[in-house]
Amino acid sequence: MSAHGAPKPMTARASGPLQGEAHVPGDKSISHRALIFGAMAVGETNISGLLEGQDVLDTAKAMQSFGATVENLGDGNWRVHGVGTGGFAEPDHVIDCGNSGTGVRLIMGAVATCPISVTFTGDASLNSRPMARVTDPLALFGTRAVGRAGGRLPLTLVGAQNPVPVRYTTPVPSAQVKSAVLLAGLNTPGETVVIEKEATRDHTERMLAGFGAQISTEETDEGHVITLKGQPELKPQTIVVPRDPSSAAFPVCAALITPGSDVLVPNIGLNPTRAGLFTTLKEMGADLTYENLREEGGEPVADLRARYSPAMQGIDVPPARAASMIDEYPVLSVVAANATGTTRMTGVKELRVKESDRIDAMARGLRGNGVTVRDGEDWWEVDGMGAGKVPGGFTCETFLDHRIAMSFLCLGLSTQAPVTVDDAGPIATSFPIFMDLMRQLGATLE
Ligand SMILES: O=C(O)C1=C[C@@H](OP(=O)(O)O)[C@@H](O)[C@H](O)C1
Ligand SMILES: C=C(OP(=O)(O)O)C(=O)O
Repeated sequence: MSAHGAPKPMTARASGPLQGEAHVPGDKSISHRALIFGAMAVGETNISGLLEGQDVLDTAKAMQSFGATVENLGDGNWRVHGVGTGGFAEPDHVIDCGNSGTGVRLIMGAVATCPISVTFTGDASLNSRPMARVTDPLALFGTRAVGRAGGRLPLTLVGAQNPVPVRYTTPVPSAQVKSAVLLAGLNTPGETVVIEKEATRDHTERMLAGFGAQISTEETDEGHVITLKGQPELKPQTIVVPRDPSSAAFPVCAALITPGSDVLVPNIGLNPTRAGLFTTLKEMGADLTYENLREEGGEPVADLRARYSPAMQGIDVPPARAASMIDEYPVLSVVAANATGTTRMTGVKELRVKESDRIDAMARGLRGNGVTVRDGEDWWEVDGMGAGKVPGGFTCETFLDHRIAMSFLCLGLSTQAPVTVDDAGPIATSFPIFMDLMRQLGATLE
């Protein structure tokens, strides 16, 4: 079933070259944070370029349920009137975070040290994802959680009345876990410390500093040590959300595998904690350039130019790069199928607990379309068939996962026979204009 009504099958077939500019929407990670931190500040935060995908809309609705005022001013401009750290009111209904792991995990952190009880749920995908990775560290603050077996949603959190600060080493590389602990630390006296062995996306740290929190990151023998001083008064901000590199990945990769293509994807944030895919594609020999490289709001930004690249080579993607491209492995595997030689991806166990088991979902669909894929618990490899040589002709299951749906629709633009996905509905969670944008570039999606 689609997250939003009946399943919407969709077919991609080989089309002419992709050409023109692809203006992708705002960054999903930053959009969630802008709404949540805005709700935790005292006063009015203005946001432009907000991603209006379902995941983010569900977070906006949740913030209203806790007493913040959230207004859609049109054209991606939003205003949030926050209630202050610890000022969340107890909602009289269940908080439904839809398909969004980021939404539910960050919001759990934000309410964990408020003296309220909140019940969370989501769709079938979200309700099957692990939540103990968040509720375990929240328990150290004094928060209680009762969920289904394995800590699954639906789950009720009882916020800590007298939270105590926490020092926590994350057992998995996860910005959602790190952020949940930091948000719980905001309403806790004293210093909360999160240690991560591998750096994950640092939007929470950057944005909390912007809101006036005292937060610092040190590199030590233990790893990245992030220290947050509790109980700041967060000051409302004006936030310009950069465009999402994880969405840019789709028109970029589609252009690399579609004959004759030349696509410009303007204004993409290249924060090093997010840009691993583009490094990987360049190592494979992709004709991908950064034009007009500049700094905006303290972050590197560039216009990405991707041209058809028929001579890409498979590579070993280093495990240390995994966190910086974790959401991009599905579409990388599509490029890998069109390269020569094998692409090996290791250290990627986290892919098994996303909206779907992404290794399994991609392996099934790629195999169905004639590609050889081998996989194990935390690795997979794809044997490239060379540019335009993938047979295609298969209907891929998308398992309520937007990135699986978009990846297979990109694959179908260069296969010998069309590729169908059983449900394109979930694409609306992160990239609601995907179909229109790809068609404007010249893609045949029907
Ligand atoms: O913090 C975030 O905004 C996100 C973190 C990542 O998840 P994990 O923290 O589970 O790795 C990523 O997959 C997700 O799309 C967004
Ligand atoms: C993993 C993703 O999102 P989330 O964890 O927020 O559901 C994603 O967008 O690829």
